[in-house]
This record gives sequence, C-alpha cells and structure tokens, in this order.
Amino acid sequence: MNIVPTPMSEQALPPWRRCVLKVGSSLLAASDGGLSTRYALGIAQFIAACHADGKQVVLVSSGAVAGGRAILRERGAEATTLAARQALAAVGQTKMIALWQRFFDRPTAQILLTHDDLRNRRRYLNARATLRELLRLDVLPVVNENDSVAVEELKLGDNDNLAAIVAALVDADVLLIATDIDGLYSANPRTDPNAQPIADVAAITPQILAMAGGAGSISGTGGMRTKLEAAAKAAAAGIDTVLFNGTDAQCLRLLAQDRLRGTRIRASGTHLQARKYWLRHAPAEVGGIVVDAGAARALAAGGASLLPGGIVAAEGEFKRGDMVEIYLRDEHTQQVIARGISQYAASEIRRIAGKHTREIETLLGYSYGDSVVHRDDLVACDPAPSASMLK
Ligand SMILES: Nc1ncnc2c1ncn2[C@@H]1O[C@H](COP(=O)(O)OP(=O)(O)O)[C@@H](O)[C@H]1O
Ligand SMILES: N[C@@H](CCC(=O)OP(=O)(O)O)C(=O)O
Repeated sequence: MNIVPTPMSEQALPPWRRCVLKVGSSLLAASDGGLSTRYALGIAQFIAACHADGKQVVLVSSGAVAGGRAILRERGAEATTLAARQALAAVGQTKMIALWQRFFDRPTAQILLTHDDLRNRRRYLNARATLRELLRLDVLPVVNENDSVAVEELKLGDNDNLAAIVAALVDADVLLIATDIDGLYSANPRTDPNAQPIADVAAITPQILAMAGGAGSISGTGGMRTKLEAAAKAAAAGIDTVLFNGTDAQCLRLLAQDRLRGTRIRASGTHLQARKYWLRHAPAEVGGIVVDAGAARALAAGGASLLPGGIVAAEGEFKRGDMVEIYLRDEHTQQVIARGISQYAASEIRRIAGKHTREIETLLGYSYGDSVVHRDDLVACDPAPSASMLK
C-alpha cells in the first residue's frame, strides 16, 4: 500500500546567515546501488541560492556507504566484515565528494570527523578553526563521519547527530535536515495512514520522541528518531532544526526564500543566549589571564577578541581549549572582567604576553591564530572581585 501523507502547512522562518545542511543517504542512494544526482541537483541549486544571498552553508553529507556498495557489487564481493565495510566506505566517500563537486564553481572541501575529533578538546578546536577558515574563504565544506577508520563501538553512526554537533561547532544559526519525507508526523506515515503532520515543535518531549520510528529505506540510518535526537542537541546549543523534504523541488525553492513546508523544532533560547550562558557558567580552570586596562575596556565593551598585546600575565597551568577567567588587577584589587576559551596554553601565553600578534609565530614556532581568546568564545562579566584570587 502506498500511503500519501497529509502535506505540511507553510510557515515563515527567521532569517539566518550560517546553516548546517544535512543530506541523508535516502536522497543520494540510487535504487540500483551507488549514488544518484536525481535529488542532489535540487539541493545543490538551493545551496547556490544561499551562496548568492551571502549565506554560508556547511554540508553534512551521507552517501559513502551507499556509494561504495555498488562498486563492491560490481566485483561480486560482500561487506561481511568490519574491514570490508570500512573499505567500502573509503571507496564510496570519493564518489560522494565527486557527486557534490561537479555542481559548484566554488571549491568543495572534504572534512572527515571521528568521535575522537569531537571529544578531544584540541582536535575539536582545530576542526572548528579549519571549518571557520573554509567558510571565510568561500569554500563549501562537505563533512561526513570518517567511516573507514572509526572504531565500531565509538561510531556516531548516523549523520543526523553528527550534523547537530557540527552545527554547534561552527555556531550555525540553523540546522537544516533534508530527508525523503516532508517532516515529522505523529507516526511513521509509511506505515500509519492516520499520521498527522507536525509543523512546529516547541521542545523535544518524551511524547514527541515516541512519535519517531526507524529508517524509511534500506539506505537510511536511524529514521526520525536520530533526527529528533539531533534536534534536541541543536536546541540545547540554541539552534533551531528544520526537517524538510529534499526530494521536493518546490519545497527547496521556498526554503531559499526562508519559507518552510516542513517541521521547525525550536531551540529553548537564542543561539547567543545558549552560548553566553555556557561561557558564563562552565567551570573555569584555576588561574587565568591578567590583562591591562586597555584590553579590559575593549573586552567589557563587547565584540573584541583578546590579543597577546593586552596580556600582562598568565597564571596557573591551563591548556589550549580550557575555560579561563580574565582579570584586571591593580595593587589592591583583582576583578574578573570576562571569561572565555583560551586558544593558547598558559605556558605559551607567558611567551607571547605583551607582544604583537605578528610575533606569535616567531616566538612559538607556530600559531593558532591572532586571538588568545576569540570574541565568539568570550563573555564579559559584571564587575565583581574574584574571591579565589583576592589576596
Ligand atoms: N514519525 C515519523 N514521521 C516522519 N517520518 C518517520 C517517522 N517515523 C519514522 N519515519 C521514517 O523516517 C524516514 C527518514 O529517515 P531515514 O530513512 O533515516 O532517512 P535519511 O537517510 O534521510 O536520514 C522516513 O522516510 C520515514 O519512513
Ligand atoms: N556516514 C554514513 C552515513 C550514515 C547515515 O547517517 O546515513 P543517513 O541516516 O542516511 O544520513 C555514510 O556516509 O554512508
């Protein structure tokens, strides 16, 4: 029985500047094995329209496994072992990148991430710096899990969750998930003729989670369940998620004009509120960075990054990627004026404190960038003496 689900109603979306767009295997897998451009073309046109509007897109694309399967089949082989499945993903990954590359004038870049890259603080920061740089250079980053080396027990496994993590990583304004169905329904419409469309979800509650079923095709992984998990992760980072039908050209055209025929899952607060809340409340390392009055004024005013020139000293033994407090000190008092994530370890800061940014490379032999604390990773604090540091 072929059930046609009730269509979603149309709604306006808030304007956005940077998105993560996840495209599932269901849209890329060809029915006879391998990858198909059938729906990729419409999605590429949507991405090109976003670029033309000055918007930034990070593409999280599945398709490595589907792409490799056809080649394996041609050779009469079967992916029965883990090594065979990983080899298959390695072959398919190049097919998937080639599929996207042909649609764009601007360069595409391949970023393969593992669970470890996202868990390890230094690698997380490096991945973030690379993605930021690619966007600055107007390159289209195409992200996938590094299936060919990921250890089975530590695999993220589905790209919905990966896309949510990447959305937080790049500070996206919205997570767009393209799939083969119009959005979330009260039950899986492929099996339940009474399934009703749900256009707006205020929060991922147990009732909402209970609506989600598994994948709709043999190529899909996780179905609606992993999309809702991803939306919950994005919501916690202050990012809205949008589920829409990537097979529907009209839906894609509307989306390019910030109109949605699909499901919007709302974040609890704004993206900035969530990030600032986290920066304000995440535990800081012992010690911190002491700055001069000029730097303190710039940080208190908001919008500035902390550069080495304004730093007087680094105290304690924090590492690159640690949350630190930033102080202004005179003979009598010490005030926490801001907190943020340090791009440099305390020992490195001691060597570059008071120096010009162009000297970083010479002094350290490498550079993680001009900012010691980037403005996106920094929150100004209400003036209050630092209890832990008062002598
Ligand atoms: N409540 C639901 N609403 C909509 N779709 C659902 C629901 N529960 C399960 N699904 C299934 O989820 C599928 C999409 O997920 P999936 O097959 O993993 O695709 P993708 O490859 O795009 O991630 C749909 O085709 C549908 O069959
Ligand atoms: N990393 C895998 C994708 C797994 C996955 O999440 O697939 P899907 O749910 O279809 O997006 C691949 O490239 O085949």
